[in-house]
Order: sequence, then C-alpha cells, then structure tokens
Amino acid sequence: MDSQTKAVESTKKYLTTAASIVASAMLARTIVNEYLPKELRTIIFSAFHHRFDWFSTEHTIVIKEAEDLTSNELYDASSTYLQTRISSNIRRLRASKNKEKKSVILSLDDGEELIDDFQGVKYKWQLKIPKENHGRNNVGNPRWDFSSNREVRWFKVTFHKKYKDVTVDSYLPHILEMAKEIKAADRRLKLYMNQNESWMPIDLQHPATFETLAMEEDLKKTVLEDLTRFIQRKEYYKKIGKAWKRGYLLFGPPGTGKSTLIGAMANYLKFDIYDLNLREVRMNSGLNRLLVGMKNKSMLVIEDIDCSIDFKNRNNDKKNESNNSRNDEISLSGLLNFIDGLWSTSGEERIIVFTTNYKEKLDPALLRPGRMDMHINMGYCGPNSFRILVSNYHAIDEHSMFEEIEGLLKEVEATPAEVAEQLMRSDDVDVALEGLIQFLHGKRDEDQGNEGNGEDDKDEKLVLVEKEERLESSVEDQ
Ligand SMILES: Nc1ncnc2c1ncn2[C@@H]1O[C@H](COP(=O)(O)OP(=O)(O)OP(=O)(O)O)[C@@H](O)[C@H]1O
Repeated sequence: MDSQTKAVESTKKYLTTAASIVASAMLARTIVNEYLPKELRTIIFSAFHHRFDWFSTEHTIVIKEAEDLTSNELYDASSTYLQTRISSNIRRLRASKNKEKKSVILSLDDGEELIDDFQGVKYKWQLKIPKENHGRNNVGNPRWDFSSNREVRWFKVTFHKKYKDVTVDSYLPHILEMAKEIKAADRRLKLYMNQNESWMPIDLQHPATFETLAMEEDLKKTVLEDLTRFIQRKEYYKKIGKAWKRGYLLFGPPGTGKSTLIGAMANYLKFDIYDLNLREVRMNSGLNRLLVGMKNKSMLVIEDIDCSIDFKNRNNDKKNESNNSRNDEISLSGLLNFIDGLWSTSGEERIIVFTTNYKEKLDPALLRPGRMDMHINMGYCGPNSFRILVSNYHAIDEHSMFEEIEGLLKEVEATPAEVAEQLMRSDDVDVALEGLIQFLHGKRDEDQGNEGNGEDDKDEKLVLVEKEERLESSVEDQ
C-alpha cells in the first residue's frame, strides 16, 4: 500500500469511527431525551462531560462537583454509591495504610481506582481532588469550575465506548436510584416543634416500632397495611386527582400509646414529625406559614386536639368570617380548610394525625366522613398487648403467671403505660409479674367499689372506623 492509499484508508477509518461515535452519542442523547424523566435528564446532562478519544476503545465521562444542587446531584449520588462499592481489597489497603486511625473512611483517595461491574460492563472510577498549583482542565487534574471560580473535585469514569447508551440509559439512573435508597435508609429523622410561627428541628430518636407497640394484632395489621398502601400509591392519587395525604385520628385514655403509635409510624415510614402546638399560633396566616414550611414525607401531629383550639368559639366561626377584625384569628374551620386546600395544591406524602383523650368532645366537623381517613381506638391493655409488653421488657413469651394476668386484664381497665410501669419495676420477672398481679387486683377492687357510677364506655370496642371509601383495589399502582 503506497503512502497516498494509506492516508485515504486512515482518513476513511477516522471518518467511520467519528461517524459511529457521533451516531452513538446521538443515540444516547435520544435515549436520554425520550425515555428518562425530565428531572433525571437535567441532572445527567448538567453533571457530566464526555471526552471522546477517536482512536481508543475507551470512553470517559467526567462527573464534576458543583455548587448548584441539581448539577451536583450526580456527583453527590456517585460519592454515596461508591461507598457501597469500595471493594474489600481497597478497605484492607486503606486499613493497613491508616493503622493508627480507628475508622476507615469509605471513599476513594485522590487518583485511586475502583472497578465497578454493572450488568457485565466494567467501569473504572477515579476521583480527582484539587491540590495547590494544579493546571486547569488537564485530564488527570482537578477541573476549574467557571461558575464558582474554583477548582473542584471530579470523578473520571472510563468504560468501553460501545456501552455509552447503557451508561446513560441505565447505569447513571441506577446510581441516582441507589444513592436515594442509601440516603433514605441512613436518614436521621427530625422532630420539628413550632416556636411561635417557625419550626425548630431536633433529631427524632423515638424507639417505638410496630413490633414493640402493644396493640391488638388485627388493628396493628390494618394500620400497617394502610400505611404501606398509602406510600405505594403516588400514581393512584395522581390518577384520581386527590392530594397524596392521609389523616388518622387516634383516640383513647392517657397512656394507651397514642404518642407511641406516632413514633412507630414515623420510624416505619421514615417521615419527619411536625408537632404543631396550636397555642403558639394565633393567626390563620401564621398557621398557613407553618403548613407551607413543611417538607414532603412528613407527619403533622396535633396532640390533644380537643384542648388545642378554643372550641367554645367554634360555632362562631361563620360569624367570624364576616367579621374582618377577627377574620384572621385561628379557628377549627381555618385549620381544616388549610389542610384540605393547601395540601391539595402543594406537597405530597403528607400524613396528619390528631390525638384526643376524649373523642366525644371533638367537633363534629372533624369527625365528618372524609375528614380523617381512619379513627383508631387506642384501647386498654388486653392479653395480646400484655404479651408484647412482657416480651419487650423481659424477653419471655410464656410464664405460669400469664393465665392469671390475662384473666385479670379481661376484667380490669389498665392502660399499656400502667402495665409497662409494673413490668419495669424489677429485673426479676417473677417479682415484676407478681407486682402486676397485685396492681390489677387493686384496680379491680377499686372498680368494684365504684360500680354503679354509670360510667361504661368499655363497650366501645370499635377499634377502627374507616371513614373514607376504601381505596379501590381494582385500580392498579403503576
Ligand atoms: N401501646 C403501647 N405499646 C407500647 N408501649 C406503650 C403503649 N402505650 C403506652 N406505652 C408506654 O407508656 C408510655 C406512655 O404512653 P404514650 O405517651 O404513648 O401514651 P399516650 O396515649 O400518648 O398518652 P397521653 O394521652 O397522655 O399523651 C410510653 O412511653 C410507653 O413506654
């Protein structure tokens, strides 16, 4: 082959290679544009740059750290994702390098390589960390970010160029998804309390779970299923045009576990709690501000709702509406309207929980069908609940004294808090159970002494009333 033919051949080869790379880049872009959700497209395209090398089989993408949240999402997700991929080799290496350090930081060192395998495709990851006096934009050195005017860290990801579409279509979305899951699992829940009209957060460390919650099994199962169905039904709520929210009214005497159930719900759903003290809020406008300030995946809790709002004024709500001077004063109707209206137009995955010790004192507006989706009666401690408590406190599920205790619990109204307190009195299970028996005998004698006082709401074994129509099982979630 003479030199001219060689040049033609190599130009042809170059053109073919270039054309196929452009075509596959276009294909990848088409896939991104057509099949990925818009939000994901923005994240992916704003976050990385391709580096074409016409004569290599390798393709490189660069995922830069960025100040702006959307652009940084892929970088951030990559860091989180890589923590789970750090191989045992690297961990060992790191551990031997950092013998003096107790914990090994799970991230890549500058320049260190990590090979990730995704659906049979090998991806080589390298982290580049800015150092003093590095040049700008040279591959292998940190990048200069013109928007923030500083050097930034970046990941260099190298793979065979024939997998560009797999990378854009599947691998990067997979990283974003995995990072979301890892963060959700690690997320520290927050408890927000309002001071005047702003929320103050603290870490929520409520130990309650559905496992340790003493509640009749059927009721517990129904509540759990309802919560699970609720979080899985994003598309369903969208389809029927309803706000993605659910309301629970918890009622029962003090110490029956209303707050414990709220803690268990938050831990189960991984939702933050917003504990709204209505006494701190005087005006509807302030209430509006607080409700607008709530994040998604949260529970709004208003405890003792019967004591929170001046119910004596509730019948005047209508009059107040026509009276301009009192128009902004907080009222039950204002609260209910905000919750209905505001959350229908903004926010998703919201739960509202009202608690009361006296359901009969509640305003009928709150009990109206469609207002609170479930009414949950947190009853006295029955045999089932006792078994859960004794297993929590003494890790036993059988004892010769159980029969007597269970018989007494059928006759006596003792709250789970009272039973729990007796069980905690001694580490010696025999002593604790004996104490509980004495306590229940004492209560029974007291009750018998009080007989004839006419009080008997024990028949209210309504454990659960679903006020809203059951979500139709015929509508499939997507
Ligand atoms: N159902 C329950 N399951 C497990 N523990 C419970 C339960 N009920 C009460 N307890 C124990 O009693 C304590 C007090 O109960 P909790 O505050 O949940 O009751 P409450 O119904 O919210 O009371 P109040 O109406 O006074 O706010 C809890 O911290 C927990 O230790």
